[in-house]
Amino acid sequence: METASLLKKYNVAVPRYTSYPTVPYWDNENFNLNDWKQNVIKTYADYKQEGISLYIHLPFCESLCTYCGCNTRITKNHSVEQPYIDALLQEWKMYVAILGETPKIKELHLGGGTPTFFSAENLEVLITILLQNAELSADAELSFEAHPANTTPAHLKILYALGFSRLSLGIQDFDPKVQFLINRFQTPKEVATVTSTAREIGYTSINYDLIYGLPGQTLSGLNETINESIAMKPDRIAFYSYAHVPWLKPGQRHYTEKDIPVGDEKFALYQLGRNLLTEAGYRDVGMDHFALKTDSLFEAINTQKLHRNFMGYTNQHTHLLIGLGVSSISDAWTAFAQNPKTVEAYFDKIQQGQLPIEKGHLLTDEDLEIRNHILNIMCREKTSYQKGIPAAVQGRLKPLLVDELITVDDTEIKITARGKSFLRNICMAFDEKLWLKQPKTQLFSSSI
Ligand SMILES: C=Cc1c2[nH]c(c1C)Cc1[nH]c(c(CCC(=O)O)c1C)Cc1[nH]c(c(C)c1CCC(=O)O)Cc1[nH]c(c(C)c1C=C)C2
Ligand SMILES: C[C@H]1O[C@@H](n2cnc3c(N)ncnc32)[C@H](O)[C@@H]1O
Ligand code: MET
Ligand code: SF4
Repeated sequence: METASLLKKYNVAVPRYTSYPTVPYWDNENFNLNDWKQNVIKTYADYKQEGISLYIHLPFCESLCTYCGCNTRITKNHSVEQPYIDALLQEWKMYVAILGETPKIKELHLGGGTPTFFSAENLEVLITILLQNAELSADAELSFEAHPANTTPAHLKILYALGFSRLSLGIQDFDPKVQFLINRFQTPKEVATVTSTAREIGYTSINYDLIYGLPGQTLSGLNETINESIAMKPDRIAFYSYAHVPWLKPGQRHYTEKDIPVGDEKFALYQLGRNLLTEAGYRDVGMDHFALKTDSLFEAINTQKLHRNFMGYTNQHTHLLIGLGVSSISDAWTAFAQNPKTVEAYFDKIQQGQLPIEKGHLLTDEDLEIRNHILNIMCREKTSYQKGIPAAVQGRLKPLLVDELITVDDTEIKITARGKSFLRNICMAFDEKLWLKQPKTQLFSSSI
């Protein structure tokens, strides 16, 4: 089949599979706080030697980038920093009490919103107090997301002194026309300055986030954005497909759908980016991510250590991931839990001295098996069934096989080079819950 018709066929609403089951399919009714605590305790005990991962959500941003799909709170009032840090520290204390000891941290990520909205001093207080109730494992990886326009040398220095060695800069696009449409501004010069300062201080891995499919994006504009990005030699580049979900993110109604490249046009942007990145020595790692051969994510492919969680791809797999802060998702391997989505609801629960959990899901044995297949597809480009592929899965794989996105033998499914661009669609073949109950309204962004 021609690329154009493949695109039409596979450009449907599909989850991003940062979890299985995906959030809209969680069985919240059969989930409660006590079960959640028990699952955390058990997974912690079962995998104590590997340590835990921590994700901290810092939701504030000074202005809204209209395309943004993240959980944010827009304000220019920095007095919000202190109470939010207090709440995070109380939440952490509750988890430490549940674990019954100070855990070993293998991975710590500050996401957002904009972590660099907070002053360097406040971030120092947060991390210092948090680490009084934790031990950093010798090979711990500490990372944060940063906005090039407000990341100061003080942020970089203080976080480095606390153990941070990786940062991820949001760029999205350098084209002034696109930046105007998405209300997000930063120049290549600002990015170059933050990058070189970080390198001088000692940061060993710098990631840039770019997006294709943004309103007003053209092939020539994207060509320039990518070339300007590559020139600064980031270790990793996340090249995301723009997720258009205006029913969830009304900010996306600030531009009209006529401005958004879709279908063939969007795929051409993806192919251009992919080619430029590959020519510059970046190798694709799973979905959306590219890394230089010197980066640990690249190494993780060869050593089969690549893993995917709510934060994206990582080589630091722990079975327990605790997410602190508004909207954060925690993963105890056998259960998921999500915090409330507004700062107010989150504060309410913390003030009541309760773990701020709003919903969750306990994984069944079937969920766990499917989750493994989806992780294999996302991270290893293949998966296998010891006792043969179930008939239902075989049926759903057939069209993918005909379109040469996969190869299949008795027990194993492998992704072809062509299939790499359709990983989300391939995962869907394993997603029993989605097939059992097709959504009545659109829940997910389109796959391309
Ligand atoms: C730093 C910002 C984050 C981005 N994604 C996440 C964070 C913390 C984590 C995340 N993304 C989604 C979920 C829901 C769980 C799931 O579906 O498996 C979580 C916890 C999914 C999602 N992400 C985006 C949208 C529109 C959705 C809903 C489902 C879908 O339509 O696909 C947008 C989006 N947010 C981020 C990225 C990179 C991204 C799209 C490329 C950042
Ligand atoms: C954390 C990263 O998530 C990406 N990001 C945020 N919102 C969206 C969206 N709607 N579609 C695609 N990517 C998005 C940006 O690249 C940001 O830097
Ligand atoms: N808020 C930062 C930025 O946009 C970090 C990535 S988006 C969560 O640059
Ligand atoms: S892209 Fe980053 S800075 Fe912009 S609104 Fe989203 S989280 Fe905030």
